[in-house]
Amino acid sequence: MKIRIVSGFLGAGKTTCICHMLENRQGLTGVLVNEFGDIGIDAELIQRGEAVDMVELPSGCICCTLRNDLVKAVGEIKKRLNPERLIIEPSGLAVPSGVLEALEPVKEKYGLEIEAIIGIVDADGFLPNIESGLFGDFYTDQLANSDIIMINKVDLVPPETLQKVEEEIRKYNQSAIIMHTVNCQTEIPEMEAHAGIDYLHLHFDHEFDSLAVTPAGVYRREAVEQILRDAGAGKYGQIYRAKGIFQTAAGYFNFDLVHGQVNFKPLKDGSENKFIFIGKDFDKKALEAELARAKA
Ligand SMILES: Nc1nc2c(ncn2[C@@H]2O[C@H](COP(=O)(O)OP(=O)(O)OP(=O)(O)O)[C@@H](O)[C@H]2O)c(=O)[nH]1
Repeated sequence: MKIRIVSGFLGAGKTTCICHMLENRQGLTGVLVNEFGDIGIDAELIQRGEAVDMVELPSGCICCTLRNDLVKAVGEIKKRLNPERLIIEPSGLAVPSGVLEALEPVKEKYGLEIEAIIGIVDADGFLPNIESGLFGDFYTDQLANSDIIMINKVDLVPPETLQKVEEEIRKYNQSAIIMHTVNCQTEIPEMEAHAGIDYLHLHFDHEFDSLAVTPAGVYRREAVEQILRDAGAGKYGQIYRAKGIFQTAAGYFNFDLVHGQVNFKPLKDGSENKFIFIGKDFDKKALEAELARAKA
């Protein structure tokens, strides 16, 4: 079973990349999706289609607290589908070295062949995030251990920024293939084998906090949009990422907040409302109260 790990910071485009890979898949494919927040959203957004098996691991990181669950889930997919390739999406706060370390003891048992680590970088958020110093260790591990680095969202930045992003990336990894993408639209080349992991043993304390709620009800889209814009502008404290699914009178929508950018996409259907906010020291009570007021 070939393993592809799709890493990248919160909101960089991992789920977008996996959707694209699945559209172009060859053969049986397994997908393992890990989320930091307590409710799963990505799995609902990834269209499975035929010959795809999926396991979802919310509420933690497979690089540390969920290592045993990761191994169990890989075993489950192997038994159920035995796919040619398994795509693993660790949470945006996970480090690939921890994921590989967790898989090491079962590599032979499950016949795992680490094919490639793909690191996705948000061209728009990367430099401000690096400069903030808050996320340095995640980036160091994600970049240093990637075979392919996709600089995604190039539509959002001018060429000078793109060049600076690439120069910064090269400080951490001189050999990775670097690609520039919009919506992760690219062909991933067949890789012989992952170049070898650099266990950096950095200190990841995951001192991030999340609010994950599934309230019943129908929402006003403009009111939810205002909450997200306010959240992006710092009204509730430090919020780095928000995403979710909610029902309006016009149907279900998926929303994303990444680095101040708010996106909405209509969905064909949805099961329940899901809101996730990830940050540090933010005012969850105020957010929940505002969400309650956003109902129709
Ligand atoms: N403008 C622009 N938006 C993009 C691009 N790629 C992805 N997005 C949007 O960025 C948002 C986040 O993308 P995801 O694929 O959910 O990111 P992710 O890395 O899976 O997010 P987490 O799992 O929360 O860490 C979505 O609204 C995407 O539609 C791009 O190239 N350009």
